Amino acid sequence: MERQGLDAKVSTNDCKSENVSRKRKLAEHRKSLPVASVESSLMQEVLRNDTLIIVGETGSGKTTQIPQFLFNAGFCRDGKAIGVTQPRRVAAVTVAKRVAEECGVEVGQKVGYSIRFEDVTSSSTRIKYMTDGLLLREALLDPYLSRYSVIIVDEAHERTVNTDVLLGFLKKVQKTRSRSLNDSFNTENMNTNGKLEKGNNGKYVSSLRQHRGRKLHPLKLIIMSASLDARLFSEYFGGAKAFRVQGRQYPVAISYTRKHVLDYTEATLITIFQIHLEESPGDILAFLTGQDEIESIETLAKETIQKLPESKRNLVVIPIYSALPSEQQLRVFAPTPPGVRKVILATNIAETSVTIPGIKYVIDPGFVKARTYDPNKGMESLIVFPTSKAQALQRSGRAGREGPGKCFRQYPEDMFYKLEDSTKPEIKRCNLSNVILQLTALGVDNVTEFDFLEAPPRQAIFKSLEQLILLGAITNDGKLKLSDPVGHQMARIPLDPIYSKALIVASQFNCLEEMLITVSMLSVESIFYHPREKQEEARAKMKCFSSPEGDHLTLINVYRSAVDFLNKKKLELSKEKLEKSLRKWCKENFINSRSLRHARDIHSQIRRHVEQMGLPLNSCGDDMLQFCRCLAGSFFLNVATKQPDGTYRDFSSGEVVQIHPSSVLFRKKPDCFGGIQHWTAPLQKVFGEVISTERSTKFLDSATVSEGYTVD
Ligand SMILES: Nc1ncnc2c1ncn2[C@@H]1O[C@H](COP(=O)(O)OP(=O)(O)OP(=O)(O)O)[C@@H](O)[C@H]1O
Repeated sequence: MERQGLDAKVSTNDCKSENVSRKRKLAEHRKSLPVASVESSLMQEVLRNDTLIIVGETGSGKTTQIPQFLFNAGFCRDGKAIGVTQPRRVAAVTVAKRVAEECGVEVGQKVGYSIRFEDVTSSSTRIKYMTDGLLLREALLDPYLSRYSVIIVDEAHERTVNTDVLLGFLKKVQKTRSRSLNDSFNTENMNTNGKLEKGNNGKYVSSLRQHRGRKLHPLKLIIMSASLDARLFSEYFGGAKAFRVQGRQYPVAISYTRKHVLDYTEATLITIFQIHLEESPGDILAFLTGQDEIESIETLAKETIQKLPESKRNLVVIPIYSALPSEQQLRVFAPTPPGVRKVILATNIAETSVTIPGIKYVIDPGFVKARTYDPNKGMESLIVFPTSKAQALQRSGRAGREGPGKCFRQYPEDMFYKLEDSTKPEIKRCNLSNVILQLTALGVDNVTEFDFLEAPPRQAIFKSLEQLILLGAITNDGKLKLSDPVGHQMARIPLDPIYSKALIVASQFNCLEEMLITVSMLSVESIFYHPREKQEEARAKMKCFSSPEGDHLTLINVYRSAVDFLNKKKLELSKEKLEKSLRKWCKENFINSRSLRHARDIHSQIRRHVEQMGLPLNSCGDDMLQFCRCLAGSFFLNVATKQPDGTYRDFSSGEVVQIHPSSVLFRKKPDCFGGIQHWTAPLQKVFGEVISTERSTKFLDSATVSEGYTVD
């Protein structure tokens, strides 16, 4: 006993001294970062300027250190907080964890993070990392962002649609908050849309109780990146000052190919093994364009590893892309055992802000998959483009964070100089329905006049307004309906407006449970997989789930079969074994287990959300006609009808469309079908019933939508 006690004491002491030395190392590391040497001049500039643009090399310490400097400079007095936005969830989570560790606190206390469906903050949180989309949602409840003294918009060069909208919104909030200093009346009497409201007694009343009797402090805004066009941002913010942080921590040697490579995936695979066999220890980060590419390189790399001599098989392959559940994404950050090298195959999810410990080598093939939108067809697609110079710089910046690094660009040097300087803003190439709904809910009455950093194409704005009017979210003059809460509810559900509307409609059609499953399954990539060598077998299995009522019910059948399977096995297996046996079940049924897992994840998150909103969680049971009615009422924007010549035409645009070969309706050729992406349901049974009533009038209205707005 005594001996054990002694051992325990020794190991507690070991732990303590390990902690002390870790703390000392972190403190030394922080001091060595380039931003550390400019802390006081930087804080002076923040005090002097309401808006500041900070440009500094990747890894110089902007994201992790500047919020801590602001905290120490007193910006969190009076319970105020510093908000730091990131374009990506994974960055918000990992950076918050790192900063919490540097501050010596548990994440969720002084330092926390908030991302869609996950809030790790508390009343004591003073430095809050979050996605830019999340801050926009927060603004729906607190339109002046009154709890923040400073907002940092990080990685602004990425120009995601949320970053651009956020910048415009913050500019507005800044003006209002500065004005409110001289005019407390404003803050006392505004409703959540920022409008003055009169109460029953004719006096102005406030629905923003948190502001009663308080003046709002001016909002400090900091915009940061290693690679942004400072002039553009400065002009937008009325000549805002740009502050440059000089120097980088470690060098990154860049190399190019001598000739153009014909197949960048093959070149990436070869480079991975060249590094593994010839270069000194250190992990590898290779950028690819999407899940399919990553999965095929993962398979090839694993096969190649097996062919290496045993002493060289110490290479593990780990994928990361946005469709992976978050805990699987975080696997890339776990350290590898000594003597093992890891290679991470990533999409641009790992391109900015993140530090993946151990990464010494980066492979950059120079391509990225990005959204494009055709407002005429109302269709969004993902296309592979060459990266911009800014992206190339960010990618190389993932190395050189813990020591000198190397970046292998898979194209010749002259190509680099031909790349665009920066990435085309997402707002110019995406469907804007979500953005417009958010802005309208934030009290922007005319989005065509909103002060965007760079305005999106007018045609895209009109198309999205049309969609929102048809969905019943806004009135014909582009305002949220006062008489009907649907627009407000849609803005609160963190999904594409078509899906949010589908959930609201479903609660009225008594089939919210079914629609929750449908929307979750539609939100993930490829549920079924058909390996080339087992096409027939896979097709036969798929038939077991197929519903004559279309793909949506087929997806529901898959989901429910998986849940039944789990329920049956739940009592006999541990959680870990249960997941393993579900993976086996998926394999036997040719179902993509990762996608199914992701769908389950989304399902439980959205379920919680609609519960909080008070929507009744009802089910239509076996009444599938009821569910099909609901599908027609939800996805009526994407309906196609059969023409006398056997082709299909989209009901609203008149475009010729086809049923996707993977659809269960491909051979059935119904008279009318509708759906989202390539998932379709036959709607002839219910189409007339639902659409011909309220909806058809709205279709007529849509022709006049754009006339309600002034066009230059
Ligand atoms: N999770 C982490 N694990 C280990 N080291 C980290 C981690 N996060 C940050 N660091 C260290 O802190 C340094 C500064 O990181 P930080 O993210 O603040 O830089 P940055 O200037 O914001 O970079 P970028 O422009 O690439 O986002 C990194 O170079 C790295 O050495």
